[in-house]
Amino acid sequence: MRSLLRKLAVVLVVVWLFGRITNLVSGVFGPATPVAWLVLLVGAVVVWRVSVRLREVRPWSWWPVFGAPVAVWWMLRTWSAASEELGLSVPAARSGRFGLINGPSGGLVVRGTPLKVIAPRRVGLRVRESGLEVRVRLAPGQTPAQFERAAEGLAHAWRIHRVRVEVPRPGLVTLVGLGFDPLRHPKPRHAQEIAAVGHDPVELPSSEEDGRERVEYGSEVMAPVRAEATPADLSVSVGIREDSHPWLLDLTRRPHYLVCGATRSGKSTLTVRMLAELARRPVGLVGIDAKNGMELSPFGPRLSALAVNRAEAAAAIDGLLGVLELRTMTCREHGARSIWDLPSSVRPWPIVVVVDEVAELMLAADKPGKEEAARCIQGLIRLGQLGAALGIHLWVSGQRFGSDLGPGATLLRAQLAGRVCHRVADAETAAMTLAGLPAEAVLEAQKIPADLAGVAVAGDDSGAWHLVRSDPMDITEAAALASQYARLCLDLPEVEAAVHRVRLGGGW
Ligand SMILES: Nc1ncnc2c1ncn2[C@@H]1O[C@H](COP(=O)(O)OP(=O)(O)OP(=O)(O)O)[C@@H](O)[C@H]1O
Repeated sequence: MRSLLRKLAVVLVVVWLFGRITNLVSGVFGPATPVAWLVLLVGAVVVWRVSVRLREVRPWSWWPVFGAPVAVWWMLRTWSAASEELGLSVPAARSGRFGLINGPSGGLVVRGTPLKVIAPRRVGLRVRESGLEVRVRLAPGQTPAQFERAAEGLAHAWRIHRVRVEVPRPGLVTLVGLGFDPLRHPKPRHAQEIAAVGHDPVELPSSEEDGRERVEYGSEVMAPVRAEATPADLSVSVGIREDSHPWLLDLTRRPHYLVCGATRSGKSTLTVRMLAELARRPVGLVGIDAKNGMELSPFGPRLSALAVNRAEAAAAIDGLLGVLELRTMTCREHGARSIWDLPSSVRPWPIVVVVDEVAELMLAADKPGKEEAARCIQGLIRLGQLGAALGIHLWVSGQRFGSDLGPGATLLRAQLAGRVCHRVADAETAAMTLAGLPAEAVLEAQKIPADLAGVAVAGDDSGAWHLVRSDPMDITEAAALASQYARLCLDLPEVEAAVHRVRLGGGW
């Protein structure tokens, strides 16, 4: 009855408004009223078309003007009905008091007030750059998990892309709605904006001599004069998250990364972006690309060493273990627990070891190949175990990552706390890459559409995860950058010599 009255009131208000507008238009335009109506109609159609087009090409501009008011209207309009339908409503405090009593003719009669449910209480509403946030107070006994289950239904009710649930503090949940998919339509980010999130490029040494000061000699680690490495150098912005925040890879917080994805899913693009960001900082880079160096060779001038097959990879990893030993000795000498505790005069630069297509290293058919594979995997596991404190970081990528890669796969994965899973061809790779993350993260990775290259689920061993997309970078641009910063190439004689020995036909 009450809802009928409400509908009647709405109809009356609309009729009254229409009458007022009609009077106003005829008062202002007099005999030209029909023309004015026509103009208004055409104007409305034009606005509608502009809104539709804007939504397609610039959704971030469309959202505040058109999207947000409509979404807020739908949210308010459907709040009670959607809450009831999705099981979020709770019984009203003083409803449902009924009982059974004996009726006049001996039968049982139900007396009392019927059970009434009320929707959860909204305590805040905010329109954001790319969505809206609704803060809700939990009724006694309610849990955020109930809202997570209802999130998809709410997104449909509000006519928006997605709803995620956050818990700002016990007793409250924030329903974070995304008005559009910011990963499908990423807002173009200015180069300056990307740089502002990260770190300024270092000043290049002015002469060849300056460049040579960066050699690591035995236990005597010579730090560069001009560019002193700091932990901030290991934090790079490589794309955007679904909530429109920059996607930061912080190797001081997660020292090693595992990046998986099917072919053409965007692994190399992400690696290129990460390398390009690191190339302009005081960071040593080593490449291991057992597919004949096809992916990493454009970065050649900036790489301290590039191993292009399994034998060279084993030698390079051996060399890196040597560097690890030297750094351990330096830290011991100075009573430091990590390179960042060393005095700046002896603090070496961190090194990021990029391994492209890890399965090429781990799978071998013949005996010597198996020996190399075992050596590679054991070496990588050791680098993973000890490298974080000594400034040696691993970036391991591959199309597949499963137990069939050998017993070392699980051990290696345990060392790689940062995880990035692009679209995958098999469920096991998603489950293996995102092990330790909530089940929704694995499901989300399996749902990434094939036409969205570069989109991935990024998470870490803390259980936090996000949908993300890398900032694409042209390989020629990246190669030019690598040449420009070639003078920052860290000399690692042990690694370089080991790779060269194998290349020239010697053994490791
Ligand atoms: N973030 C992105 N935005 C837009 N396009 C992207 C993005 N990432 C990748 N792509 C496009 O997707 C295609 C495949 O990307 P990429 O080569 O990085 O995939 P891959 O996973 O490394 O493939 P493979 O394993 O075959 O080497 C490229 O054409 C690339 O331009």
